[in-house]
Amino acid sequence: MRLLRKAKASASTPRLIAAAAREVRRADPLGTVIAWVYLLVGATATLGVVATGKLTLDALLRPERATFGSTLSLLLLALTIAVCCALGPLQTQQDRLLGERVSQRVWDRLLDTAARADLVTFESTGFASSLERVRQHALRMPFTATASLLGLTGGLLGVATLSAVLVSVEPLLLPIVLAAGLPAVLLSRWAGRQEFPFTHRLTPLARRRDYLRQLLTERPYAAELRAFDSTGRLGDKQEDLNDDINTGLFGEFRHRRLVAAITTVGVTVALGGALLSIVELLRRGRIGLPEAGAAVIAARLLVGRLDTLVTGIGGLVESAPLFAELDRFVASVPATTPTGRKRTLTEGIALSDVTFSYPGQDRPAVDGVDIRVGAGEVVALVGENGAGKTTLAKIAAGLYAPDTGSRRWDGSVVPAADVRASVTVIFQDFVRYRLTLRDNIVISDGHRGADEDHDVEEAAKRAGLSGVTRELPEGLETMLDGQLGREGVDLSAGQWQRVVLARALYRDTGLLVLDEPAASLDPRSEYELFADVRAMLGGRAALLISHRFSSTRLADRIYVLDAGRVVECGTHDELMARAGQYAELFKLQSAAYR
Ligand SMILES: Nc1ncnc2c1ncn2[C@@H]1O[C@H](COP(=O)(O)OP(=O)(O)OP(=O)(O)O)[C@@H](O)[C@H]1O
Repeated sequence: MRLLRKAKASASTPRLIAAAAREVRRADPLGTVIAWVYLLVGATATLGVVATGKLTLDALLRPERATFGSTLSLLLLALTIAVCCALGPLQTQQDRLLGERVSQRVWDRLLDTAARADLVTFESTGFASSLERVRQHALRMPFTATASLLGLTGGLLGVATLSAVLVSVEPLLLPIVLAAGLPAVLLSRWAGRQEFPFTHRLTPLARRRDYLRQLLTERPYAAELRAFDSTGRLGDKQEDLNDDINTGLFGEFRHRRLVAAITTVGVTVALGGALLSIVELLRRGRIGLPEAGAAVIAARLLVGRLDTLVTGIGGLVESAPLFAELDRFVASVPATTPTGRKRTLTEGIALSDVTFSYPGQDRPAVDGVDIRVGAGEVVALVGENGAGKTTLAKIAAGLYAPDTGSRRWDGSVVPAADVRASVTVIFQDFVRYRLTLRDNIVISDGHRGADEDHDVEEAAKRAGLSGVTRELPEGLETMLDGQLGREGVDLSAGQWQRVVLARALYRDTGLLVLDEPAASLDPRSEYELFADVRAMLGGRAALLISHRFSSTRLADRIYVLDAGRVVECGTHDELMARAGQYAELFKLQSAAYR
């Protein structure tokens, strides 16, 4: 609501026009100049139509006083009309080009801001809804704003030149014709003002509907929805949202219809008045037939230009608030993100007395935790659901900053960006990119080219992926996307897990944080992976998070987390001897296998 009030407060029409003009110019200075040239040529050609119309009538009705003969006058009239016609498609094309450039600039700023936001900011509700709103508006508004700005400028030029013509014929005609425009301008401005808040209200509904459509049409959800026979239920929800959206749209259309009706009546009355006045002036002999003809053409064209002007203003009032909203969004995150320096791990990473709470949560997710991972060590983090393991992993990886306590790398507090550059983290819900196998591996190191063949193959080998790669039709270049039909293949959950391990190993940092790295592996694969986990890691340190005690028992040290606190720490044997929470959970799990 605060954003909306701000948008309204700053939405004075001249300010909106200035903002749109600035954005268009910045997006494409040369294209803007070309568009201006077209507009000037258009205004001149329109003036030419009126002038050559009068010349033609002069030549036909009073040849003795005519400047040119009737043939030449008619040819000039045809030429000016032809120029007007030819300009239309050119202007449309230029509008589209400029609109595309403005849209690209808007998206560049939007994506850059989204990329600069740290994870806590990105996950916050305020940022997420602001991003979604700007994203929705960015789809269409840049094109509307550009076309409206050009329409407004062209309309203004046309109105100015044609007004001059009318005044030269009979000054009284101008106020009569302009009277048609004024209510139309005000109404269009009013209608435009409703548009931004209207889209604002509709966005959450459209978002929920998009999500349901995605659930009903995309492959990852197909099996479960069919197994639960839930497609009908979700389809009904989608229909309900359709109804809500339709209700909103019909309400808005009622407003628009009213505006259109009032505008039509206004234009008809004023244009009719102007034409009757011309006839009256002619009857009284104050103007001749050629002047009357020219005035009729000018009045007709002027109404057209007024319409363009009015539509332009309406479009700008509707779309230009996007730029102010985008400015606010861009300003909501720091202007630069520090680039991290990759550090080697010679001693280890230590979290001391670290506490972290998610925004709006009363209880800390991590509460006074001390953990240490020495260089080359394998350390495990175990605990029940919601104990804080993933949160701690994100702190260790530099994605969250501790609220209190410290994170030291080789004994020193280093910038979070350096920690991010020096740690590899693989999450439980890792991303399956619809890209080639190679891209799915090299994506972990955006700074290296994809041509590091040796490193990719080495990472694949260590992750036990070589057999899978050999069997794929195009090896590393195979598209991992079953949805592309014949072109792509899909992997099993366990094969994906190996791809993700290869992704982690390719990045080659001193510390790996692996959240459930074996969740989908079959028992043999899991055994092989952990029997020789140190060989797989190749000397790197690892922080393993797992609910499977078979995976963690080989760790140099095991931390047991409970409600955000470390409650036990030691080797598997030490913790079993202690007969505490670890021993209890371990026995529970082993009993299940007996
Ligand atoms: N993005 C978030 N925003 C708010 N609260 C969160 C967020 N992520 C996690 N939490 C909360 O923080 C606590 C710790 O969650 P975390 O994911 O770290 O636990 P976990 O030990 O990894 O659990 P699991 O074993 O189920 O993966 C939980 O109470 C959870 O509800």
